[in-house]
Amino acid sequence: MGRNGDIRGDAHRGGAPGTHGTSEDGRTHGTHADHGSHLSWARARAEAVALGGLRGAEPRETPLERSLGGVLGADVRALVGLPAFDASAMDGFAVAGPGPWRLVGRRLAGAPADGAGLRPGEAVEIATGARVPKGSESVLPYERSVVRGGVVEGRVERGRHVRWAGEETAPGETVLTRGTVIGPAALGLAASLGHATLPVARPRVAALVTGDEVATEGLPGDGRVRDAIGPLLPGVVDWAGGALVSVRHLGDDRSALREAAQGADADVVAVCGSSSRGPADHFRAVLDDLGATVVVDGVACRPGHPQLLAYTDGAVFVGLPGNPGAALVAAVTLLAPLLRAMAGAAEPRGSLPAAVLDGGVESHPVDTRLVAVRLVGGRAVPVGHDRPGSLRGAALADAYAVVPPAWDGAEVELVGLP
Ligand SMILES: Nc1nc2c(c(=O)[nH]1)N[C@H]1C(S)=C(S)[C@@H](COP(=O)(O)OP(=O)(O)OC[C@H]3O[C@@H](n4cnc5c(N)ncnc54)[C@H](O)[C@@H]3O)O[C@H]1N2
Ligand code: MOO
Repeated sequence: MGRNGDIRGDAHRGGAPGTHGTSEDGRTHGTHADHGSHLSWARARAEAVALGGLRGAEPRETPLERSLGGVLGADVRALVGLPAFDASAMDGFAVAGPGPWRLVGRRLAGAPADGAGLRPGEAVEIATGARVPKGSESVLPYERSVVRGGVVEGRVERGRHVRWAGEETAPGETVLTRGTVIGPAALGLAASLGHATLPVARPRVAALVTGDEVATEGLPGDGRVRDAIGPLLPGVVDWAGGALVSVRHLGDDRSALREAAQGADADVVAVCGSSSRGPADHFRAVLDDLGATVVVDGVACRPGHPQLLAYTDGAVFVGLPGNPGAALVAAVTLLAPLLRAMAGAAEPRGSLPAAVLDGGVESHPVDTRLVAVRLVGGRAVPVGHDRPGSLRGAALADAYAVVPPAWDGAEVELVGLP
C-alpha cells in the first residue's frame, strides 16, 4: 500500500491522472495539444507524476551503503552535535592562559579523555582531531611556535584553531529534509552524525522483457536481437530513486505475460516490448485481463509513442516500447517521473536549464521530438544516431532536447540522461 494509502481507483479518479481531455496541462508547450488517444509529452509526464504521488513508497530504514541515489522519506536529524567534542583543528600545542607554556604531555586523536585539564601556563602537544584538554582555549600550530627546553613560545590568538563541540551542527538539528536525493556527501554527513541507516522511500520495480526474438547472450543476427533494455534498466531505475528487484525474460505469450505481471512482487511492473498493436503484442490485452485502469495509452512523441501507463490496486504498470532507443525515451517520459514521485523526491530528476539547440533540427508536425544532445558551452548539440532502434546517440548524450511540434527555434527544454 502506498504511503498515502490511495491505491483505489476512486481516489485516483479524484486526482489528476487519467482525466485526459479535461484540461491541457498548462506546462511547457501550451500549443502542444493531445491528439488521438496520444497525450502530449508534457501531459503524459504530468500524469506519471500525479499517479506516482498517489502511490508513494513507504520509507524503510536502509543501511547507508545501500542508500545512495535514494530519496529521503523523512527528515534526518543530528543524533549528536558536530563536532561531537572540542577538538584541535591543527597539529601543534593546546595552551592555557598567556605564554610561555610549559610542555606537560601529548594528546593524539582518538585518545580517551584523561580527565586532567591544563592549568594556566601549561601546554600539551596535540594532533589535529584530538580532544582539547579542559582549561585550554586555543591551539598554537607548530609553524607559529618555538619549543626550547620543554617550553613553548608563540603568539596565540584566543579561541583559534579549536573546533568547538556543536559549533557546526547542534544536537537534534534537522540536517536533511524529506524528499532530498541522497548523494555521496549526504551519506558521509549521516555517518558523521552517528546514523547507520537512512529512511529511504524506494519503489520496487520488476521488469518483464518480452519477445521471442530477444536473446540475453551471444551475437545478434538471423532474426535474433540482444536484449538492450534489460541492461539499461537498473541504472535508469536507480537514477530515478527506485530499485530494480527482478528482470524476467518472456516469449510473446499472453498467458505467460499475464501470470508474470500478476505475480510480480513489486510496486511497479515495467513491460518492455509488446507495447504496439501487432499480433505478438499482448500487453494491452493483459492489462484488460487484470482489470487495470489505463492512464496513458500512447504519447505524442518521437521516438517512443507506443508507451503505456496503467494501474491496478496491486501495482502500477509501465509499457516501454521494444525499440531500445524508444524504450529509453519512454523511461525518461513515464517511468522515471513516476518513480521519482513515488519516492517523494522534491525535484524531478534530470531537469536542466533550457538551452539553444544547434544543428538544424526540424520539429515534427504533431509530436514532440526527443533529440539526443551533448551540452557544449551551454548549447545543446545533437549527437545523431538517435533512431528508435538505436541507443548509440543516447550513449553519447548528456540529455534529450525536447523539441515541441511546430517549434520556432526558441530555447528548448532539456531532460538529463542518467
Ligand atoms: N502498425 C504499427 N506498427 C508499429 C507502430 C505503429 O504505430 N503502428 N509503432 C512502431 C513503433 S514506433 C515501435 S517503438 C514499436 C513498438 O513495438 P513493441 O513495443 O510492441 O515491441 P516489439 O514489436 O516487440 O519490438 C519492436 C522492435 O524492438 C526490438 N526489441 C524488442 N525488445 C527488445 C529488447 N529487449 N532489446 C532490443 N531490441 C528489442 C524488436 O526485435 C523489434 O525490432 O512498434 C512499431 N510498430
Ligand atoms: O517508439 Mo517508436 O519508433 O517511436 O520506436
